[in-house]
Amino acid sequence: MVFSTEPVVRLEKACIFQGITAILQDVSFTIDKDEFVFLIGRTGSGKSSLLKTLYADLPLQMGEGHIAGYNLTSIKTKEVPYLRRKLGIVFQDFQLFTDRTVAENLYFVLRATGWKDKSKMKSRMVEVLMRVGLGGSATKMPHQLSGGEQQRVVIARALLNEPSLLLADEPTGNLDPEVADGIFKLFQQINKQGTAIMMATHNYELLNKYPYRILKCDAGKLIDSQTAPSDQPIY
Ligand SMILES: Nc1ncnc2c1ncn2[C@@H]1O[C@H](COP(=O)(O)OP(=O)(O)OP(=O)(O)O)[C@@H](O)[C@H]1O
Repeated sequence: MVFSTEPVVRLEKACIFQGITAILQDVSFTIDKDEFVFLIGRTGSGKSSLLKTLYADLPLQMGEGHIAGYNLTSIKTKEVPYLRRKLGIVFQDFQLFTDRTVAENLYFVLRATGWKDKSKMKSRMVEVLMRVGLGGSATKMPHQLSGGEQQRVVIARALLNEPSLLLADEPTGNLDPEVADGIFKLFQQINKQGTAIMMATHNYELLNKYPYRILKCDAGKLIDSQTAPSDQPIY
């Protein structure tokens, strides 16, 4: 068997645009398959724009970008759903269907991503809920769950298709510190099981507590803690 050592993300001299406005310029970095990376920067500095470019919601107009085996400069619209299947995407606001049970929320994604076999769908649904610590919640409606539990369902949904990378935009932003810590530990556990994670956050406590690599959007550039001068703290 051949194991690929190709990074899961590789950007080279990329320019991140919102329309015709360049938000970040000359962005080059890679993320390896087992990495955990924080993405930081002031409000409006470009974190979400960078993440959107990675999941092909914004086009990559300049430079090179490869993610989970797809080339972001040449990806076709019809290929974007396939790219997104290889990425798990987790936002701050939970975006669950509020009128469907947890199980139905997960089945919806399974059906939309091509699953057909009902017994395989059921076991996958149970498996991801167990993984996020919500084995007993399949029949609950989202409003019967706490904020932290709803975020766990969103993470379970992101894991359905065994993504090689999880992109998370402020996933703990709306949660109490204790609940946020539990969610963060879940991300760590998922990372240890072999999924790369890129997490945008404003939570400096997390950065102090967990010394992962940091990418920082700053004045139109992306600074990498791995290559930044050690005498200049990144935050
Ligand atoms: N849909 C859009 N159309 C035009 N400009 C936008 C759009 N979304 C964001 N921008 C602009 O792009 C810049 C970067 O915004 P972005 O949302 O990427 O920042 P951010 O670092 O994620 O901020 P926050 O921490 O507040 O989420 C900002 O100047 C913003 O005004």
